[in-house]
Amino acid sequence: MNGRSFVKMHGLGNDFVVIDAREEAFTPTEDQSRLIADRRFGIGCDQFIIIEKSQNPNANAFMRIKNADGSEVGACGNATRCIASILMNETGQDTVTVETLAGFLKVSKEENGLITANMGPALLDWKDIPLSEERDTLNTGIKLPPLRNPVCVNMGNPHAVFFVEDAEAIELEALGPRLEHHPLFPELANISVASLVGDNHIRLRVFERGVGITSACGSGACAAAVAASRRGLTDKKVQVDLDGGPLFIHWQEDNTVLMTGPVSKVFEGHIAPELL
Ligand SMILES: N[C@H](CCC[C@H](N)C(=O)O)C(=O)O
Repeated sequence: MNGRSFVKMHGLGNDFVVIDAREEAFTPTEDQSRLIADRRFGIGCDQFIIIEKSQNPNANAFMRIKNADGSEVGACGNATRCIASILMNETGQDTVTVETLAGFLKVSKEENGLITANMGPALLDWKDIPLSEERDTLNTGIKLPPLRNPVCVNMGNPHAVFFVEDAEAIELEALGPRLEHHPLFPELANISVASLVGDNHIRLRVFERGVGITSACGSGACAAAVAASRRGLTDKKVQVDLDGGPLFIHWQEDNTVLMTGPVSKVFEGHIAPELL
């Protein structure tokens, strides 16, 4: 039976179709990625993840990340934990390195079974977000009422974090698409609304670039924790409550960001050759 096997996984409900292309190469087109991600005509996922051989001996594998709209991106925190768990099970190692377009991510298994990924450095300069003009990324100055003046952070992908009184009260479905395509974001952006719910504890909702609202966004949680600390709202260790559950973030002194959270495997399947 040709076609390809896949694994369906998620991190706090941010879900993935994962295929292993290390032995038999496969680089999906944008159209193929969109079809696989389609929840009616395909399998359905937020991101389509392809595991490939890394050219670097220091990495266990390369992780290619395709959003539901077919766009290829540099970072996906929840998928990083999922792929790392596959590699840990294969190798018996408790620490592995996942290569992405944005860099090499070291990932470790905790005693409690949660997975911690070092998502790399938080990039804070306007040119690294990137923004289309020079702005103070701590108060970027974008206004789309009731949202205003986000903190922008790049975690291997661009994020704009708006702090609000009550994140649940924001019409993110309506505001997300407009802000995702704001002219200040030449590479578009992931749009988050965050509110402080306790000491070093924030609530976060994310409209993901190339997807829409997801149950969780790992790189978004990293960006929001960095943003909250930059704004003086929290320390550098932050619990981030997403729709699907909590992630635990630590913005380290070396400017890299640790993200700790769960991994779930749901089922295995076979993609019909007509979809490939
Ligand atoms: N939509 C994101 C990629 C996936 C991020 C998210 N699923 C995560 O866990 O970090 C982007 O276009 O930058």
